[in-house]
Amino acid sequence: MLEVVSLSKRYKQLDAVKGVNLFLEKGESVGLLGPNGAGKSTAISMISTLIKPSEGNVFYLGENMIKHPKKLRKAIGLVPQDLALFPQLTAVDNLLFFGKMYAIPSKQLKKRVNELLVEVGLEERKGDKVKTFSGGMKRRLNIAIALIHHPEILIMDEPTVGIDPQSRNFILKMVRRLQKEEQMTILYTSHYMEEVEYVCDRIYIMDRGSMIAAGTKDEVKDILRSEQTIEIKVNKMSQQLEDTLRSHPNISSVSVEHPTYTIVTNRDDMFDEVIVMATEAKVKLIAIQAKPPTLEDVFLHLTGRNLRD
Ligand SMILES: Nc1ncnc2c1ncn2[C@@H]1O[C@H](COP(=O)(O)OP(=O)(O)OP(=O)(O)O)[C@@H](O)[C@H]1O
Repeated sequence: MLEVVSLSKRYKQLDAVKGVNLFLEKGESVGLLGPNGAGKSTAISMISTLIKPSEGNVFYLGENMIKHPKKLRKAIGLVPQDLALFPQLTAVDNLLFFGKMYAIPSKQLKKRVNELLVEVGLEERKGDKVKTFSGGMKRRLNIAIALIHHPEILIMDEPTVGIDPQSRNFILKMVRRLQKEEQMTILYTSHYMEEVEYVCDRIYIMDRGSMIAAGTKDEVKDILRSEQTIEIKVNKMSQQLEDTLRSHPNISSVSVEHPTYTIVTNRDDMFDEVIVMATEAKVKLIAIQAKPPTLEDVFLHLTGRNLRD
């Protein structure tokens, strides 16, 4: 439905986005994951036709949207990172204002405003001025505004940054519901691994302007198939056990956090050896388990850096 081809943006000496390719199929929820400064906001600003790319194209239903952006603008609801609200107006008046910008007929608009206030959990505060709202409430209102014109595609730029956990959970559940029950197409950017794992079916990972991985959640995790993480919980910490683990040729990393050793190994039959090592070090094993890789592990593996660096 939406296809982004070789999209690039250059700011003077800086390549903020470098030849990014991405597609969205109708009704799917896609995550764009990357640390601060990776180029996510720049990429989605180009996709939303807010800024012009230096190179590349955006196709919507097969038509070039860089040349003819109108159609795509109508199809997209964008939740920007910076809030775009009138603090002196009430929640209802903010929604009415943005609805009128889309020339939605008055009766229809009123109905839509009420629906959306329920959707984002702000019905009880609808008559209050936005300046009295918490960060999370403002963010939810911003999402309602993005949805006012029944967009086909909802693009969200880190919608949970800096808000309370309750609003965060509310937003995550709402996004999932919009996709599952209303077949809305979603592009969700975040630097929180667990959010993207929860909200999205398919994932792109960006770093320093480039796309470094893409695929379904499982495909992305498969990047790590040759490695596995094992957690070893013990009755007491032992320098001998730690030294033996560290010097093992098939163990690439050992981290120690009382009462657990966490190792990364390229072998899938390490349990027996770990038991022998523990016995020799006179350590009792309380538990030993292999941990499935997380997207955080994938990012670390691909870039050598933690996602929230
Ligand atoms: N208008 C601009 N002029 C110059 N440089 C810019 C501009 N906008 C973004 N950049 C730079 O482009 C790079 C990518 O920024 P961008 O905001 O797209 O990253 P991001 O992944 O969205 O990160 P964040 O999560 O911090 O928003 C950064 O180095 C940023 O400083």
